[in-house]
Amino acid sequence: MAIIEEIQGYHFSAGRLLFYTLILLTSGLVLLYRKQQKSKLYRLGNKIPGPIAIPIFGNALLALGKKPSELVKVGLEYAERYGDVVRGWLGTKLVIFLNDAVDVEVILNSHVHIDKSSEYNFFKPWLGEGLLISSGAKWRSHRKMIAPTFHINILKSFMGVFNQNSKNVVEKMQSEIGKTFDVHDHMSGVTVDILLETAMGITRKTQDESGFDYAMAVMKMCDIIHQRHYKFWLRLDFIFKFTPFFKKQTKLLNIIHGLTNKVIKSKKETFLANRAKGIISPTLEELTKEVPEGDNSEGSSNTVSDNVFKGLRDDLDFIDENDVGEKKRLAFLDLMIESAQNGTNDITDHEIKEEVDTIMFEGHDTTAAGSSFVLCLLGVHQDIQARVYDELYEIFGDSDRPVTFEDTVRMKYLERVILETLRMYPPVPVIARKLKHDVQISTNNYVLPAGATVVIGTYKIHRNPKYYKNPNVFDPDNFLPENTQNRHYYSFIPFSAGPRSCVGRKYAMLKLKVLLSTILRNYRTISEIPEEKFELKGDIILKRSDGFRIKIEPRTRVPSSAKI
Ligand code: HEM
Repeated sequence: MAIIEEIQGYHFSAGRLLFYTLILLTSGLVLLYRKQQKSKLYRLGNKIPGPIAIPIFGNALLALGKKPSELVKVGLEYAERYGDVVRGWLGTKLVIFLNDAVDVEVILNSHVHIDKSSEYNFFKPWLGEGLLISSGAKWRSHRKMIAPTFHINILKSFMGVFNQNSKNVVEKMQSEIGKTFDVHDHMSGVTVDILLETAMGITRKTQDESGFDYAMAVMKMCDIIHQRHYKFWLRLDFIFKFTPFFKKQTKLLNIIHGLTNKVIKSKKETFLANRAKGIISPTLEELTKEVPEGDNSEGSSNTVSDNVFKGLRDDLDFIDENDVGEKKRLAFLDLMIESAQNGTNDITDHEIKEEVDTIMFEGHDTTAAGSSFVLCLLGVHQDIQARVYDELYEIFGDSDRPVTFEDTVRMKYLERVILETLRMYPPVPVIARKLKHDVQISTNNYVLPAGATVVIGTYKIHRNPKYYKNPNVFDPDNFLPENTQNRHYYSFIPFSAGPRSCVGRKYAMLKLKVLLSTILRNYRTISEIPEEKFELKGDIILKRSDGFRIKIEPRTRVPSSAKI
């Protein structure tokens, strides 16, 4: 009897406890809501059009239960309905979407609004405080150190690696002839191989299965981070830690960090052993010194990209040539190790790891998606593919010789095809910033309040009819000089723009030209799926949720005109 009473008493107090907790929680939320309503964030945020927000949740429920491909559609629908500036509330968090080039320039061209939004924090366990995420003095000093390692003279020394790996992938793709296959698997593999070699110095001979495991791990990590973006309960660390995703993430990070640490360790050992023996390894600067003085020959003003990107002021085009020469800069990882060892730059082994991981992530999935889209689109638009091939035939004839840097400068039509692909299917479909200060934009003179997250909708801007006559039609001529010269520079920002633009832009364009031209000299691509049936998923990197499925057939090496 006494036991029963005790249990009843327990139920009673447990019920009471639950009741009071609920009351407290509800009053807390009501207070929070009232406070939010009085805040400047709320006042200024609600001057901007957007869907009706419900108390506490805001508009967060719009994303509930949606698949990534559905989220893309929802996002685009709202942009269509509310115009170039749209606001949404994720709980108490204000998110403002900008889809107009003039407004976007205000943010991207600024040296003040350079802080990334909290969404990037999901990358932290992986990339730490690497260039993509870091801010303030750390970002500035690392950017200053890293940008010159992507100098065009250094990139030219990678031509051999680009060629060899492109040849390797052509050989691998031979087994796919006659089948329908997902070309992204091949593009992902070759991209990792190239990055391992150019950024970390691991060659195919020295790498083992770890390269493949690494590529797989990177893709799966992107998927987990993406889930954390749109499943809002996974945003909370204390919930995330109790889900299977966390366990999986720990395993994947072991693979990724395991490889990076291994490479850094072995490079450092080699560096120290060489130094002890008095051997100073040749610097990339020395390897590229055969480039004639004063020849800033990206073919410079001659490439299509040079004209297209010239108004997006970043630090990639404004490096003092002499400065690079005098300081004898090395490749990315070598430079980092040397800097750390010689005390030239205050960078720790841990920071080196963060930067290497960042380059491997940023350089990998973006180019893999970009090249896969190009091959699919050419598979759909056979007339455009024929023009690309004719240009290649003019440069190479039916020879199998490797691509030279000068050849890439002549690939004007292929370059326009790549740029048009990056316009319609930008691998990074949105960029987000957290505002530290209020900022006034041009559209309706809206003031975006400090504390808001600004999302720059690259995908949407690239398809804005204000800037492109037929925005949903794949037309490489959009990048003819007569069409680019009067267009707003910020209407084409696949690599972002301004001080925080992509440091690997020139690397990516050069690599894409070598890789794609080598594939297209050997195969014709065919897509049985028309472009309007491509299903896009708004992953961190824009991809096709239906896979990048194509067929290939070996090339008959004659120009298209000879076939008629
Ligand atoms: C088609 C290929 C590529 C595209 C479309 C692309 C796009 C971008 C974009 C949009 C950003 C800005 C992201 C943001 O602000 O949130 C960015 C940053 C960055 N990218 Fe790329 N990228 C590409 C290739 C590469 C390659 C090949 C590398 C290196 C090998 C690279 C390294 C980086 C780094 C380190 C940053 C951070 C820069 C900073 O914040 O200072 N990217 N990229």
